[in-house]
Amino acid sequence: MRIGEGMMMYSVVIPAAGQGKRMKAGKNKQFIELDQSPLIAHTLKVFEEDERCKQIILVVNENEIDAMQEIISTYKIQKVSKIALGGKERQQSVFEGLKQLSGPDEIVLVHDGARPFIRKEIIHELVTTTEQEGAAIVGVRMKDTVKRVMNQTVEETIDRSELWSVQTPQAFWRDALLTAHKQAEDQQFQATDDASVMEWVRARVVMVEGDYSNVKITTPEDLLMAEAILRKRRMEHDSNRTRF
Ligand SMILES: Nc1ccn([C@@H]2O[C@H](COP(=O)(O)OP(=O)(O)OP(=O)(O)O)[C@@H](O)[C@H]2O)c(=O)n1
Ligand SMILES: C[C@](O)(CO)[C@H](O)COP(=O)(O)O
Repeated sequence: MRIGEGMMMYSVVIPAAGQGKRMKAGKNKQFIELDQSPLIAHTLKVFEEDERCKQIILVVNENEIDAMQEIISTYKIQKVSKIALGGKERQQSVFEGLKQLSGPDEIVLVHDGARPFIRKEIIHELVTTTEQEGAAIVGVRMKDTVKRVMNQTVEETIDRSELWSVQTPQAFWRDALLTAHKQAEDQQFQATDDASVMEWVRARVVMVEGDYSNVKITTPEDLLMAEAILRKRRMEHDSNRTRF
């Protein structure tokens, strides 16, 4: 399905059914407020406002359905077409979300609810790359030296010129991703991202260079980073408005 100038549209599965244990907030971090709005509302808003996004499949904890519905209503997120129930691991949650999609094959993005700062330009580059190459993920080059450590002893320094810190969205053709997830479930293959599931079935996955602001809100320090990113983006927005 395309819109103006032939731009391919996409569906997005947003896993938000984790526990947020590393945040140590005593609740799912999706409900932590950033600039007076819940984290998940920031992420949903990005896709709600993207004209190329056809629909959002939100994956939630069963005991948080009402809370999530309230956020969807409060922030007028009209593109949430389905709510799926998450599983014990992220991979299972994503699979449950994918199962809600049907119809002709399409491009599907999987994007962490905990990554509120993804930029629309990167999303569009992922969609275009997937249309051409089959699968695309976003990442950034490693900034630190990386070493393999065992029993607190350095075993090896890894050449970081070939290493990337991988983020989301991760973009695929839906049928290929669903098939790979089904095989992974049948053979109990577990991975921490969807690209790994596709790599496991020997699919080619292309890396798109993103930016360092697309952080995953995971530990308390990330909230400080988030406030700084929000402040910077507000300043960018204000200066753009005054310029024209
Ligand atoms: N069983 C799970 C685990 C994670 N997620 C989602 O996957 C994204 C990335 O996971 P992570 O950052 O690890 O979130 P949590 O699992 O909540 O964090 P923690 O590991 O600290 O509990 C988050 O949006 C999270 O809500 C999910 O939908 N279902
Ligand atoms: C998918 C992901 O965000 C890519 O970096 C990451 O693997 C999620 O890991 P988590 O432990 O589930 O947060």
